Amino acid sequence: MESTMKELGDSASVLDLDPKTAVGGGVEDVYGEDFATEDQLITPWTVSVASGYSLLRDPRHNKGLAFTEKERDAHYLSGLLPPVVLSQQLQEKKLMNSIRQYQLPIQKYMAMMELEERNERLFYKLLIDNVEELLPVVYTPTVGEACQKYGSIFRRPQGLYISLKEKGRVLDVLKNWPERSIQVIVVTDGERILGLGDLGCQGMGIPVGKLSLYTALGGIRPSACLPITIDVGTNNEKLLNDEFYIGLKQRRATGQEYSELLHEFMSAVKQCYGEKVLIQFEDFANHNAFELLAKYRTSHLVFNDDIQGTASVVLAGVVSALKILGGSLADHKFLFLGAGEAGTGIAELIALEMSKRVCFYCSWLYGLLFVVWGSNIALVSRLESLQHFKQPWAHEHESVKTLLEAVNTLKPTVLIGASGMGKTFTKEVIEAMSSFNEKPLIMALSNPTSQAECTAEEAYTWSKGKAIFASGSPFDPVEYEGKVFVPGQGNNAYIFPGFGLGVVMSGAIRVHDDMLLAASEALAEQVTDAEYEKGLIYPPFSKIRKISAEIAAKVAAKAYELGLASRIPRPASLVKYAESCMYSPVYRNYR
Ligand SMILES: NC(=O)C1=CN([C@@H]2O[C@H](COP(=O)(O)OP(=O)(O)OC[C@H]3O[C@@H](n4cnc5c(N)ncnc54)[C@H](OP(=O)(O)O)[C@@H]3O)[C@@H](O)[C@H]2O)C=CC1
Ligand SMILES: CC(=O)C(=O)O
Ligand SMILES: [Mg+2]
Repeated sequence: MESTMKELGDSASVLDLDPKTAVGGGVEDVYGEDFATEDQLITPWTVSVASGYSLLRDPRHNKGLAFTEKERDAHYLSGLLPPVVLSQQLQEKKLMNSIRQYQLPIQKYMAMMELEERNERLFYKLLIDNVEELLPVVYTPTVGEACQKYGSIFRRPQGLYISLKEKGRVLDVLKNWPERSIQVIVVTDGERILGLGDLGCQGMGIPVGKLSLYTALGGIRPSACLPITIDVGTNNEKLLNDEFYIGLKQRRATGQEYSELLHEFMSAVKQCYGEKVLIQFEDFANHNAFELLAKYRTSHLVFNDDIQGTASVVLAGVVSALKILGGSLADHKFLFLGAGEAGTGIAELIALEMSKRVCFYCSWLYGLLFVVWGSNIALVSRLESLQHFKQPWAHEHESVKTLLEAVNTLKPTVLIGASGMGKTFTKEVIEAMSSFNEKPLIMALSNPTSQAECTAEEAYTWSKGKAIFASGSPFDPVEYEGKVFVPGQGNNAYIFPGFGLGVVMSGAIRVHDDMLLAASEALAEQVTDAEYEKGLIYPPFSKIRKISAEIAAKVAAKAYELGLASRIPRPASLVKYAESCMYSPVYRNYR
């Protein structure tokens, strides 16, 4: 056999051979794949209509043991499956049982990803029906660990990778994606993955996770979602020295090289998918994030989740907290730890909401510099050296060296952590907040859990049960002195799925800040009196599909009002229309 293959040599076409003589793994090697030597070229043949074995291997159409007898007969599946026919409900029960057996969250994550690769509808059925249990698995905090280990845990690629190697042919790369009707793209360059820093190409877990929430929480069809990672290198030494790293092994491109690739990408997206594809920037470092948003917000349908989505969810939380705290937004004093994308984005939207009638305080540079609203801006030399997005929030104040000193000096009613730095809300800080506030609002927004400024237990215990608490990553309820406290999750996952649905269903051509305010208002309105009584400032995620429909309707209504919507005529009931647009994971029947 070996000598026959050698004799065939380079010049012989494998397809000219009698396939029956080729026994290297198949009975009839029709396309010569088994027969070909390593240096011979072959064509990767496939068929386009899934049936039989290929249907079982197609995650979009596969139903596994739920294929009916009729479908098994009609689609050449007989014998390829064991005889039993299970309902989707029973499949779901079985899988949830098996996922619950895993001890480690990362094992659950991998089981979910494998399910998505095998049976997409069942994956979404599980995620939708068990959202509170599975959100921490497919999203923060576990997705952070998954990104850190991305190179080693994945067997099949997900999403689209565009690297510097593709500069000059990004459009061709986009065309390789199998779907044409894309409605939402989530794109990262991997430089600021949650609070975990630069994870380069391994940041792909974030767009993949965010888009699975677009589908599960917001009802955008999976086929209309495209996760993209732009690989411009990484400055993460550990990854650069890791032989299994999946990305470009070079330091990050910056300046012109970076902006040219991004520009080519933005233009190619429009060319490939048209004007109305929503491009969500995710987990870019702030030195690029603000610039990209400013540059493309007038020419493309873009949204920065970390700046705008976070702002919208936090504003909703603050507004609903007023029901417990009392007063109006203007009666409160906000102190931010972390003046980056999330921090300044939140400040900006709160300021927009209350027409700049309140004082803001932002601290940065590891708490060494602290500036305060005032009429006399004396820190001019310092101000000039600040990144532009911090400057509006920088005002004169005597230097304050620590967060504790800042809290004691300024006496804020709301403390917002968006520093990416865990454990920064210390016992002393929480105690100070509780000493002059009857109910301090503490938001520890940094992700994943390891980077949270404090835990729920710390917030409730150190405040002696006084704190209203919300965090970016979820915490379990806490019992303190016989009372159970249920922490809220202040995460942009409440906003972006419904926001995206509103944009897509109205055919909006641009994102306007008023649409973010509309989303925020819709979310705040969803908190019930019973939930307020429990100290909650966000509704439970179990209601998220309803919440997303309400958000989508308000966002769409605003788009129509602003003249930004292109879907004409405007549906009579936007909530009903939103609900009718939402993807359902229930199996379809095949003829
Ligand atoms: N809950 C949610 O929905 C969201 C949570 N986040 C989380 O928020 C965190 C920050 O994200 P993002 O704003 O995009 O990141 P950025 O890098 O843009 O901002 C972080 C800011 O924190 C400052 N900082 C870092 N350490 C300290 C410290 N010890 N004391 C005071 N300030 C400090 C940085 O200062 P300097 O400028 O000097 O470096 C920077 O201004 C991340 O953990 C992210 O996961 C983000 C988006 C949404
Ligand atoms: C939630 C989110 O977007 C972040 O932590 O970056
Ligand atoms: Mg993010």
